[in-house]
Amino acid sequence: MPSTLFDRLWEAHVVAELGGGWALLHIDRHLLHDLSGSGGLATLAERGLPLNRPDLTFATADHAVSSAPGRTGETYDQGAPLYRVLREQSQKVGIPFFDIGQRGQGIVHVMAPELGITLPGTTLVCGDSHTCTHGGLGALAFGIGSSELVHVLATQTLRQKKPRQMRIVYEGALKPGVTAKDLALHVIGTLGAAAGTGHAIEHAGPGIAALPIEARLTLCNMSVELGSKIALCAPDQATVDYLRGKPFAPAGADFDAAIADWSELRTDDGARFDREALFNLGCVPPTITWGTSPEHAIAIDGTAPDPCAAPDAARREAWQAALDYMGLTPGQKLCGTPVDWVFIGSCANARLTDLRDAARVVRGRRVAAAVKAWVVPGSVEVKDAAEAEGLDEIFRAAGFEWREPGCSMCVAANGEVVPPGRRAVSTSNRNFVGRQGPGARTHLASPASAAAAAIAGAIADIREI
Ligand SMILES: CC(C)[C@H](C(=O)O)[C@@H](O)C(=O)O
Ligand code: SF4
Repeated sequence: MPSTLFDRLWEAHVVAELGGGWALLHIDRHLLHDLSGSGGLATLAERGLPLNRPDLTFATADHAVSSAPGRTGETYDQGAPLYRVLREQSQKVGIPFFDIGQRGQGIVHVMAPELGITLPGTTLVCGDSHTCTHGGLGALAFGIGSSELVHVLATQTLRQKKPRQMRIVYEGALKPGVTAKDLALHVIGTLGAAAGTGHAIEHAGPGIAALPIEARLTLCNMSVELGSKIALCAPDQATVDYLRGKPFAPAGADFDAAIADWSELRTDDGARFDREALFNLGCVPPTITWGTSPEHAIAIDGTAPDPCAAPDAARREAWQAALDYMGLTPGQKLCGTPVDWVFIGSCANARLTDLRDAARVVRGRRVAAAVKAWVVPGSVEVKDAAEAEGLDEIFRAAGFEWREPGCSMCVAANGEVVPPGRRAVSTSNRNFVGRQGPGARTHLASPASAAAAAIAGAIADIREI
């Protein structure tokens, strides 16, 4: 019977079939961050359990550390205990801890791919819902809860139920200036935030093959906002080129052997999916959210919807509540709406190509007087690489703050918030009520659109600036 890429990855990791669709899986890589990993390591220590595979476990602090220039792991006092536990327990159990200021520190979903910790064909977990990001390199990666996390630390295995499968096929090519973030928002806006619930999604087709790896990581990152814990892109030559020479990737003859293995990681012709969807990349406009769910996404030159036109009563109510929270009226044009904050960062869009996209728009221009604008690189690697090509200077000269790597204002778990009632254009992945701080109003968009908003002082169409 023809197999899917997902079937292949799943079957290669089954330690035992448990019946009823459940299996015990081997876990090849485990990432720990300060919010969820610290608690897991502390529980392990309290229970006197040894860490099963320190060589497959990696830790860094990202959520609850300050992003202020000159910060230490303890600058944000409420996050300091989490940072200390993660650092001390990591040292005790003998796992790499990528400390503040060191190469490797950064948002787990940014640093692991760029170090080659994430590899095609591996299973990778983290106590974090955006772990689906790593599927962009062909890893079977998903977020886990706190008791699952302790189970992985103690056994290097996990009991999981095999999900249903969905394939989204992409044809054509993105128009100039339109990015993977616009695509992800467009897909979520079209299919709805629950379209992938209970499914592993394979992003496939010629459109994906033409997307660079960082764009695939962005698309897979946003897949959890479609309801799916797992997203995948089949590895190809771009994946090989991206991983070659990465510090944790295999080297020499091992790398050649790995390439041969990775070439088997494909969906067969005729393989069956429970759900399929098709998108033409050429039809994707620059896209932005107007409301409080990533599915509240529209073309940037569009207007906020009228709840009277909602397809059902539940959505009528949700749209009205979202408009009220966002301070928008039905039919209001988004372009031209004044913004107070611009945040360029997060595991969706804080990689080097994202910063380049934003810098291209910013170069030689000034941030509008009323706007506070931040760039928070996703990792030390990204920050160093961006500085080496002078991107920090472009941002600083325009009036942006150039900050230290971490999650920062994406989730505001480090005290960095958009003030109540203020409007932000953000390159992050969630616009939930209060996500960037109590009362904060978030519009999700691409790095180029966020940069354009900072310059214009209002939501702006990058095709027109
Ligand atoms: C805090 C963490 C566990 C959480 C997640 O699971 O995704 C966060 O990263 C987020 O983006 O909301
Ligand atoms: S950057 Fe945002 S979405 Fe990504 S892991 Fe951090 S808090 Fe979660």
